[in-house]
Amino acid sequence: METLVVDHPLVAHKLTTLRDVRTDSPTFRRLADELVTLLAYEATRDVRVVDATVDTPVAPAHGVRLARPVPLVVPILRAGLGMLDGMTRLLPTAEVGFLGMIRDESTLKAQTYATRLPEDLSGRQCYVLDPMLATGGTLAAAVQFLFDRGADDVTAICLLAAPEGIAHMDAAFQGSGKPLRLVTAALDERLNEQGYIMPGLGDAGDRLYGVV
Ligand SMILES: O=P(O)(O)OC[C@H]1O[C@H](OP(=O)(O)OP(=O)(O)O)[C@H](O)[C@@H]1O
Ligand SMILES: O=c1cc[nH]c(=O)[nH]1
Ligand SMILES: [Mg+2]
Repeated sequence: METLVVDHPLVAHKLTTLRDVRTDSPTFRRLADELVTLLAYEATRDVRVVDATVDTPVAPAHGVRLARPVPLVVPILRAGLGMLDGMTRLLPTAEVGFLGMIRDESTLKAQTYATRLPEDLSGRQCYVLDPMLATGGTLAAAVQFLFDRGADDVTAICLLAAPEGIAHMDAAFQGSGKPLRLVTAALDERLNEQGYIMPGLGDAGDRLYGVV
């Protein structure tokens, strides 16, 4: 998996406050929203476009428009929802599919409880949103759903990633032959014994929406 760690002082600044245990939920939500917009700018560098010409008040101008089919954005519930508005602000014409997944905290295996995706994703560029890439079980299952439906180009946007999660994705998709990218604000050190990213930011879903 091609991995890009976005190296930008504003990203680093916002991420530092996001990690801080003293940051409350409203601030955490705002920072996650701002961070994903900055990451999305990099993540959409290869978005497909077609040539287009418009008339300015002075003369024709050659430019581009987003190609069709429009990209599909897929937030992974629950925590990925906190990244959706920041992404669609940059790609307002994108369609949105949903995956609901939860990690069993004793086995660390991901379970899928909701799927709302187009049946046929042939020719679609997909952007998966999930703040945390920890063991990689959740993201690997999500990407497999998209490839199974014909997606041929997937970019994951994660606020934080662990080396273990990247290794899991590489092992799962090395031979797939399909473009798969990760754009993240930071590559952290490792997972702890409970499967949490170290130093991480804790449970992203809980920090966004509270402990349920
Ligand atoms: O890489 P993994 O080891 O699979 O862990 C990462 C997943 O864990 C978190 O979700 P969680 O299961 O806490 O669900 P939530 O979003 O509803 O809180 C996170 O948002 C990822 O989806
Ligand atoms: O550190 C982690 C790992 C998995 N899920 C989270 O929300 N945080
Ligand atoms: Mg959670």
